Amino acid sequence: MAEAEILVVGGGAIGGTTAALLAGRAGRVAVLEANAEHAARMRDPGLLLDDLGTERRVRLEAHADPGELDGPFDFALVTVKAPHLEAALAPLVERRLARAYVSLGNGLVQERVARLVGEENLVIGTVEWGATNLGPGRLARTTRAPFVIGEPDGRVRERTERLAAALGTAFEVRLTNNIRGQVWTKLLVNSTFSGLGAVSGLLYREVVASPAGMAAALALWREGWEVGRAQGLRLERFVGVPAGEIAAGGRRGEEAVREVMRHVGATKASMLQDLERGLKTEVDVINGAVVEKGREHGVPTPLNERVLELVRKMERGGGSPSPGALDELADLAGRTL
Ligand SMILES: NC(=O)C1=CN([C@@H]2O[C@H](COP(=O)(O)OP(=O)(O)OC[C@H]3O[C@@H](n4cnc5c(N)ncnc54)[C@H](OP(=O)(O)O)[C@@H]3O)[C@@H](O)[C@H]2O)C=CC1
Ligand SMILES: CC(C)(CO)C(=O)C(=O)O
Repeated sequence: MAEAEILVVGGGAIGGTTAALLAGRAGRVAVLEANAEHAARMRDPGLLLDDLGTERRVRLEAHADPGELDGPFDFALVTVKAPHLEAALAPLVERRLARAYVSLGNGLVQERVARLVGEENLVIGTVEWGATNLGPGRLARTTRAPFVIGEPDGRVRERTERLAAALGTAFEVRLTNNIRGQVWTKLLVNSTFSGLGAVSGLLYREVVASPAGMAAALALWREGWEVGRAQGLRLERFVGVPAGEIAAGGRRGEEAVREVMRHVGATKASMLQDLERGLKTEVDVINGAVVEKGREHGVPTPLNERVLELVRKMERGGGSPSPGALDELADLAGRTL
């Protein structure tokens, strides 16, 4: 057993699944979960996890009130969505409940987390596998793929290896010295496929099944890729596909998109799930981040701007996801290329 005391902050799709799979393998695992009913069911009768089609029930140490936690933990795995970061982390930092915080959420949130927890206490990760929140006490892991983790300055430390060993008791883990390139590469996945999934109401693979969806996807990806390059980032692979293959566009780009879909095509974007539930999405730290960094570096990002606009409007109750949005974005791509 790779011993580490782990606090999972946010026991939803990613956090709850992670806790359930690490429990009994990685040392003490506790969950802090804002939804009191979900936390109570995780304790008793235990979380019901559909793990890639096989159900299991796992009893977890879960708390809805951070005041109940006794630490310090070696690692706090931060798996709340972007709008909840401040509320979730402030009480933990105040009580010095973790020695290191591992930012695992999607989007460009890492600097915000660093400001909250202190730069020296931040480890960064991306989650390439997928999971779904099925309501209180129930989660499903839908795809198998690695965690990728690294230090902000790229230097692997003792704590990074310890974290990799703990996560490695239940998951595939990749250590990288280029976590910033990795984060941007994951941002391309989310700004492209989750952005288009949110505006269209479609699964990832349904988005790219139409010529308009494929054209919009290639153009969005290319925009974000240019912004990444303008920042001097070395872009990485996602599920084995180099970011540059999709950016190449044309037949080569389409083939690369189809390969990505073989792994994550069944994904329903969590931004789409949020819209369906009337919740605020993570679009500001996903497409919004591409737009913001594009402005800083003088790279135009009209498609990301339009996705941002559409999703923000839907968040305010203006319109709803529709496949017609893909035609509009494909037209825009045609006009701006
Ligand atoms: N789902 C996926 O397949 C993937 C998700 N991600 C990213 O991982 C992150 C988490 O996503 P996901 O697991 O799907 O989201 P979920 O909404 O399923 O899980 C987040 C959980 O955090 C809880 N929460 C909210 N505020 C707090 C708080 N202050 N303290 C403790 N818990 C809190 C939420 O409770 P409540 O519901 O009551 O708000 C919810 O149960 C996101 O950034 C997402 O983009 C990355 C890769 C894949
Ligand atoms: C499931 C996965 C990894 C696919 O891109 C994801 O990040 C998401 O949908 O939020």
